Amino acid sequence: MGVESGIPCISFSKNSKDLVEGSEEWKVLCKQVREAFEDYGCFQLVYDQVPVKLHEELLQGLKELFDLPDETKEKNVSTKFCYGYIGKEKDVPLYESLGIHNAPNLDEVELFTNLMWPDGKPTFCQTLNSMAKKVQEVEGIIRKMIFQNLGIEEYYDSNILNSDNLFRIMKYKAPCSDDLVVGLQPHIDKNILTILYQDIHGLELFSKEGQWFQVSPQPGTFIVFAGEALMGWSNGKIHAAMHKVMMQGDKDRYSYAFFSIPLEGTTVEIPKEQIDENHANLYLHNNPSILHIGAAVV
Ligand SMILES: O=C(O)CCC(=O)C(=O)O
Ligand SMILES: [Fe+2]
Repeated sequence: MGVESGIPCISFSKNSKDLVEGSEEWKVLCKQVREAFEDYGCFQLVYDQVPVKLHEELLQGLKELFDLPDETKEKNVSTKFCYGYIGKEKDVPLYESLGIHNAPNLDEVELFTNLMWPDGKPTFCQTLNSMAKKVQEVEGIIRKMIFQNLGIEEYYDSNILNSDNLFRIMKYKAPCSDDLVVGLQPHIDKNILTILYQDIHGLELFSKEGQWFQVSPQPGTFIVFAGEALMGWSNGKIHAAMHKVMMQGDKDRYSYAFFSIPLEGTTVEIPKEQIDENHANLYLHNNPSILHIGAAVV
């Protein structure tokens, strides 16, 4: 484990014993993930199943996608906030994003690319679906590591069954100024886990010590955030970190993220194992042992 980008860096290799459950390597990784989430609320992930070439192909496609006319991008509508097209909002004028619900399912990605291009751009469709599938797989692995380390593995299967997901692609227009400009306002993700890729710098994290610092991009690697739902499941042991995007200079910035989300309408009950004399139920005040998250997304 290193700290190259300002946050811990954890490496998973499918070609070693790392991901063999119960192996010594697996246990070491579980502990590293838990500690990174406790101390920073996030970590940098090196995952050998996602080659740099796949990131490059996806980024190339994203650039062409955001170059489409606004009327085309606006065809991606949704009743849910963040799932459709967001563009040039008053408070974040540099920011644009498009959401794709359940992108690990090829049919859902086809629906999206058919809205954007007359021929549905099959190569881009495949690239996006392939990335979403690989990221969903690693998200499941990280969630399992955390549930095991917290001693609540018995809840893992039902937790996965009660999850939904969103793949969001984002563009931040270059401000063409030397001053720092807000690209995306400070926020804490409300979902379970976020797996993010940024092509150039811009992401900043608010540390537990109360300071903003830059999370520099490392080619081919992801940044994994714990969201508020996971913080709830751990009864506050896991930290969900505030973050934002700051822009400067003349380069557009692209990012994409996979969000695992509690199924709409579900409530997250804090496992009884998380509550003892040293860990009071943090969410007791309004809602005995139940934390409602279903309505909140990202
Ligand atoms: O674009 C980024 O790097 C961050 C995006 C983000 O934090 C979000 O969509 O929740
Ligand atoms: Fe976020």
